[in-house]
Amino acid sequence: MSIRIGILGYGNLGRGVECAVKHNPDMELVAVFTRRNPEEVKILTETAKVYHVDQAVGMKDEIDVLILCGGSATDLPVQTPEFAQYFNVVDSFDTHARIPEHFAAVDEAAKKGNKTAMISVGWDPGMFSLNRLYANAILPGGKDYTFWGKGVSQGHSDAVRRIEGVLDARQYTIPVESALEAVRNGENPELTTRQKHTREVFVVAEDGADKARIENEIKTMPNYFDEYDTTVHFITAEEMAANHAGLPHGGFVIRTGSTGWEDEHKHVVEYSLKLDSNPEFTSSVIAAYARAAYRMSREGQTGCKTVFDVAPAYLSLETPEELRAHML
Ligand SMILES: NC(=O)C1=CN([C@@H]2O[C@H](COP(=O)(O)OP(=O)(O)OC[C@H]3O[C@@H](n4cnc5c(N)ncnc54)[C@H](OP(=O)(O)O)[C@@H]3O)[C@@H](O)[C@H]2O)C=CC1
Ligand SMILES: N[C@@H](C[C@H]1CC(C(=O)O)=NO1)C(=O)O
Repeated sequence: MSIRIGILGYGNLGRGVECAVKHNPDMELVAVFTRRNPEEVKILTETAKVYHVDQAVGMKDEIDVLILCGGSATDLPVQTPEFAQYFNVVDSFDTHARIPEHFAAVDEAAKKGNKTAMISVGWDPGMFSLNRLYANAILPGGKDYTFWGKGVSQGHSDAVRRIEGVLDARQYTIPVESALEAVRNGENPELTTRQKHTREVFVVAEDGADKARIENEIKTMPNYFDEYDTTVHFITAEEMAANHAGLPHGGFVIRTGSTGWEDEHKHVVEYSLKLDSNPEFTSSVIAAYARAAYRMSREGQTGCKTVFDVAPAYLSLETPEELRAHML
């Protein structure tokens, strides 16, 4: 029997999840929910329909896992706790500083409804978090670094689009080359947030919008831009469509450490991603964790989880026995 998937919120990530479900033979998309007029939202899956978000709870018995694809800046803090009491849910919440409070709110809701919730699923937070944990546990005396880009951060782009007067936005994260080089050379540098990345934002503003106010709101935005050197460009919708249609990204987590009685043996652990499509890769991670949420829910493992709480075998299409047979 297929895992019946619902999508709530149909933007870059929602479209990516629709595509990821197609690539997973044990899943079927049942419904897409949107806050807009469903008639205006066109999906590609012929066996699924678009509904208004107000119709979601009435369909809770028709969906095994609801994947929440709203923006982390303002949507998920409200939507994930709201729907976690009615559905097994997965979200990609990535406002790192606010993950503890989001976890607490979602955990309370999921336990109230006896449901399984997974938050902050994706690549960072998500796969990068896991690899930082593995490397830290294995090389406790080491030092680790995370670099992203150059690429389009969906979270930062979404956060800018939420500013009054902004019609569209793309935010590029750019690693500082000298910092990258020092890490790669094994210099183990002490780096501040500002010394590791810069951020560049392209904005389409409403006619007559106060551009100075928009630029200031971007540059001072807590948890997104206030700790970075950020450049803001105002462009036309035509320029945005022509020059910023893609959503590539990537990055790497690197940890250096040593072993031996005299710490004489040096080790480097690295996990890297090169992504043509940030949303489609993130959605592929989410689909695997939706499988895990379904399985863990059937075992009665309720409440909120993060990627740290999910045994890898739950993610795989193969059974634990099949995995052991060839030790994937
Ligand atoms: N953990 C990780 O590694 C990653 C996390 N993310 C997270 O994913 C979140 C979502 O990113 P993304 O999908 O790019 O954001 P979008 O701005 O594309 O979509 C966010 C929401 O906005 C609404 N929306 C989308 N398009 C339109 C439109 N044309 N008009 C009106 N409303 C629209 C949709 O809700 P509705 O249908 O209800 O209108 C949608 O769910 C990001 O905020 C980020 O935090 C992303 C990548 C990686
Ligand atoms: N959550 C990020 C995924 C990575 C990319 C990123 C950044 O460029 O700041 N931080 O984490 C996203 O929304 O794309």
